[in-house]
Amino acid sequence: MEHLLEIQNLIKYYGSKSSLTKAVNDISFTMEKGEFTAIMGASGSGKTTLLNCISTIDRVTGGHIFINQEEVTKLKGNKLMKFRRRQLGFVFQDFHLLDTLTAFDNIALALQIQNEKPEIVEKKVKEMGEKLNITDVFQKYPYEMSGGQKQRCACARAMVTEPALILADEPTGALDSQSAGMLLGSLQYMNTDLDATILMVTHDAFSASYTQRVLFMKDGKLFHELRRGKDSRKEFFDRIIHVISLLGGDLNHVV
Ligand SMILES: Nc1ncnc2c1ncn2[C@@H]1O[C@H](COP(=O)(O)OP(=O)(O)OP(=O)(O)O)[C@@H](O)[C@H]1O
Repeated sequence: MEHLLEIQNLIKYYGSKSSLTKAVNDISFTMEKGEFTAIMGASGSGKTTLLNCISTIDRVTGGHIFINQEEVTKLKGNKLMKFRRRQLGFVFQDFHLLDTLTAFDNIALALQIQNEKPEIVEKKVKEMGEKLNITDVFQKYPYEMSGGQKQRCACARAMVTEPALILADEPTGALDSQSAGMLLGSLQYMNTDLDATILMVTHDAFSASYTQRVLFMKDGKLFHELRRGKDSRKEFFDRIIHVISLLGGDLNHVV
């Protein structure tokens, strides 16, 4: 089977021999198209490093990453930039919206840098805004929007180019519980109705319970995996909490 994402023996070390940090230490896993997967683990377990390697922000020390059969670990320069723009969408904890642009223009920019025609840009941004229920804030600047609106705007920007893979790093981290719930609903909608493939790093068992699969990291390695199967969100949440409590010790501060 052709996987959307395939990670083979990924290694990322920081520092030199005298003070080496094995942030990602031989990780392998695959994701299929349409999956919504969470990565959980204690602070310092390597979650963000793993995501940064997949997003091509960090160079890997060893191993291979394939996205849609393309080996991203081999791409450089212009090819790498183009690949990132076309195949990847990003949602960050602190939104990363441009303060000088309206919500509409922030979303439009993702298409404009791909040289999309203005009428196509207009159509796609409107469609995505309607899907994520933010058309009423289209003319607002980020400082005029709530955290939840900003994050849905960031989701629209990540989705509007129809990337192969959406990478989200603690997307609910800066949100209150109501906004977090709405954002998670948006991510779930993007996954189930718009067929987006999403990989999300989170500390939070509630956020992870919105996904179909949770990969647990510890000391740079994958050490457990849960699949939601036919469980309700609440049942899945309880299983995630159970794993965290069973593992105890190091992971107590995950939730
Ligand atoms: N640029 C860097 N230089 C050196 N060490 C780094 C760098 N970035 C991360 N590390 C180290 O790599 C390890 C993994 O860090 P990482 O940020 O991936 O963990 P994390 O699981 O995302 O943590 P958190 O949940 O706190 O964000 C940590 O020990 C960290 O100190």
